Amino acid sequence: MSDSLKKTVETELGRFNEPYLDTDLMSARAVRSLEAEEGHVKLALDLGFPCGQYGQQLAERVRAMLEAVSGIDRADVTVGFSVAARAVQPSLKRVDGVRNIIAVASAKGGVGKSTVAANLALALKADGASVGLLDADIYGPSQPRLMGIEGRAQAKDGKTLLPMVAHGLQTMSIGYLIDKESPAILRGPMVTSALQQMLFQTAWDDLDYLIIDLPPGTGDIQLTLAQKIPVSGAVVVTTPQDLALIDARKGVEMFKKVNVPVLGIVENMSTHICSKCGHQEAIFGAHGGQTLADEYDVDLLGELPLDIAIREHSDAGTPTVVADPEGALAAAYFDVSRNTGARLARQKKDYASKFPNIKIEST
Ligand SMILES: Nc1ncnc2c1ncn2[C@@H]1O[C@H](COP(=O)(O)OP(=O)(O)OP(=O)(O)O)[C@@H](O)[C@H]1O
Repeated sequence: MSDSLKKTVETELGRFNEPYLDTDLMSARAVRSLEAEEGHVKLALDLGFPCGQYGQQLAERVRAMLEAVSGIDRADVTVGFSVAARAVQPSLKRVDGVRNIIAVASAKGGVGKSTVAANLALALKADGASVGLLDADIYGPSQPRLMGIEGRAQAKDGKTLLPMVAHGLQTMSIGYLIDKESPAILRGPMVTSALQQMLFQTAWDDLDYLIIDLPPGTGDIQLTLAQKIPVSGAVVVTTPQDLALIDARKGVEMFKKVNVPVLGIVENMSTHICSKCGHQEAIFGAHGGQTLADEYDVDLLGELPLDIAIREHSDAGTPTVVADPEGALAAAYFDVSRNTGARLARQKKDYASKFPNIKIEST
């Protein structure tokens, strides 16, 4: 191994900023292995978050960068990822079969939290992760409709629930368990215990991420859930209107209070896209999500337009990431999912948990 060539490669990687991790590849500790001999470099990168097709683009960019350096004739670059379990609130029991729980919250209803949760889960899955989705919106479960699932969840041995699989996601919802009319009669403590049962008694199978679609609001129920669910990070969904932003502040503060790291904010319905002419307009004002993110020193994970196609895809039971995976709207969701995965990858590891799954590499 040529030490000076290896040093040259490391210097170059130290100058290469990876946009999702928001740092250079050396600081991100993204090098899994590096060999450098007589002008030939063999480099394997591990991003720590599901990267899908983006991994191939990144491999290509790094290869081109290295091959432009004098003394390097050929660079073989592979990009893969592994998802490690991240720390949860101290003293909480982890959920079997789940490496990381990400809670998706909003301080008020109707801002598009469930739609974001579904597309976030599907984008992580499409990028190569093993993903589950738990609909914790006990009063108004929307995931069965979004996922296009009808019917009841089955029990395996009289007490363990089998997740219902939709679009490759393992999903569970109160909507699979009781009649549509029943949720409204559940009181606070019953909501918490119903959710804990769904969380702990579902047979989740080796998930990198379990996305939890929390009930909207920042009241007692949400606070209790934030204290009792072993969460590695939270995502707060908001719309740009002032009122929603004031509410969103409460959402961020709630997670801070219970020591759950806020991975960032998703601004939904940022701009309106006209279905006739495609014109894009910031009807609710611009940059609200960024202002909020700056104020709390968290990241803006992405901005999603108000587009009729998103509602139509959801109503048809095939969220946008599945209905039109190559489209511009799906690209916006992939940005959210990669930013979310990358922010989570920067959180403290849980060394007590079992070793991460290393995924097949893309070249
Ligand atoms: N970016 C978007 N563009 C167009 N329609 C959207 C968008 N996001 C969500 N919607 C639509 O807005 C409605 C509300 O979305 P959703 O159910 O996801 O909100 P929510 O915040 O989870 O609501 P709640 O928690 O009160 O059930 C749905 O009809 C959904 O299809």
